[in-house]
Amino acid sequence: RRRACPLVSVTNSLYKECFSGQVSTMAQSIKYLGQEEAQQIDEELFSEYGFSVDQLMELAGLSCATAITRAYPTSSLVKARPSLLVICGPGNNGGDGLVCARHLKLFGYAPTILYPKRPNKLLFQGLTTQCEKMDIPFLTEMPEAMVVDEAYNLVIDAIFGFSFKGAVREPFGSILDVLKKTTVPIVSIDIPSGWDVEQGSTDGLQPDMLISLTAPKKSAKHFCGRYHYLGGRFVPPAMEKKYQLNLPLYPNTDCVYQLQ
Ligand SMILES: NC(=O)C1=CN([C@@H]2O[C@H](COP(=O)(O)OP(=O)(O)OC[C@H]3O[C@@H](n4cnc5c(N)ncnc54)[C@H](O)[C@@H]3O)[C@@H](O)[C@H]2O)[C@@H](O)CC1
Ligand SMILES: [K+]
Repeated sequence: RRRACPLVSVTNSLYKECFSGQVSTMAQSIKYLGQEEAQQIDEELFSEYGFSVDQLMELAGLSCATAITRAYPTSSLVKARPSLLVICGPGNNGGDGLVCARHLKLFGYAPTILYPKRPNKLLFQGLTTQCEKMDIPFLTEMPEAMVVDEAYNLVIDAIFGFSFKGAVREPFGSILDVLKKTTVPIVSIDIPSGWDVEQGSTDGLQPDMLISLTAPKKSAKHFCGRYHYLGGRFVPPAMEKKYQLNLPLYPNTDCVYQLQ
C-alpha cells in the first residue's frame, strides 16, 4: 500500500437525463469537492433540508461498515479472529467510526475502539454507550505498530474528515506516526487522516481503502489504494443538482457504490 501513486480520476458515474421526453444514459464525471463546498453541503443538509446529525451519521457509518464488509469479507481475513481496530477522532468523522464499529460487530467482526478525545456532547456519549453495550472493547492508549500488526486484520481510520486543518495536534500526531509504521491495511473514512482535504499528502497515510461520504473530496484524486467506495446515500436530488455532484446510480437498495 505504499506504492507511488499517479494522479487518478474516476469517471464512471452514470446518470439518466430526461431530454425531449427521452431518457438516455450518459457518462458524467463525479464531482470532487473542495473543503469549503463539503462544509457548505453539510451545513445545508441540516439547516435547509432538516436532517439531524445523528441521522446522517448513522447512514454514513452504516455505509462504511457495508463497504468494509464488501472489500474485506470475514472469510478473506488473514487472522483467525476477525479483529479490527477502529480509531475515532474528536469530530463527526470519529462519530462515523463509532457507528461503523457497531455495525461491523453486528456483521460478525470483532472491533476494538481507540477514542482518546471525546466531545462532551450527548450524541457522542450515546454512541459510546451503544458500543460499550455491544461489548466492543475500548483501548486506553495506542498500541505500538508491531502490536497492531499482530493483533488486527485492519485499522479503520475515523480520525479526521473534511474539517481537518493545519498541523496535527496530539495525541493524534503520535497515533498517525504509529499508523505510518504499520503494515496492516488501513481503511480511511472520508479522508485519509492527516491529508490536506484538497491537496492530499506525499508522506502521510497510504490507506488500502477510502470510503468517500456524500461525494469524494479533492484529495481523493491522490488515493492509490485498492478500493474506493462512495457511501452516504442520502443526498436529496435538488441538492445533487444544485452542486452538480453527478453522483453514480447506486444499484438497487445498496447504500454503497464501488468507484474503484
Ligand atoms: N454531510 C456530510 O457531509 C456528513 C459528514 N459526516 C462526517 O463528518 C465529517 C466532518 O466532521 P466535522 O466537521 O466534525 O470534522 P472532522 O471530524 O473532520 O474533525 C473536526 C475535529 O478535528 C479537530 N481538528 C481539526 N484539525 C485538527 C488538527 N490539525 N489537529 C488535531 N485536531 C484537529 C477539530 O478540533 C474537531 O474536533 C465528515 O468528514 C464525515 O466523516 C457524517 O457524519 C454525516 C454526513
Ligand atoms: K478519516
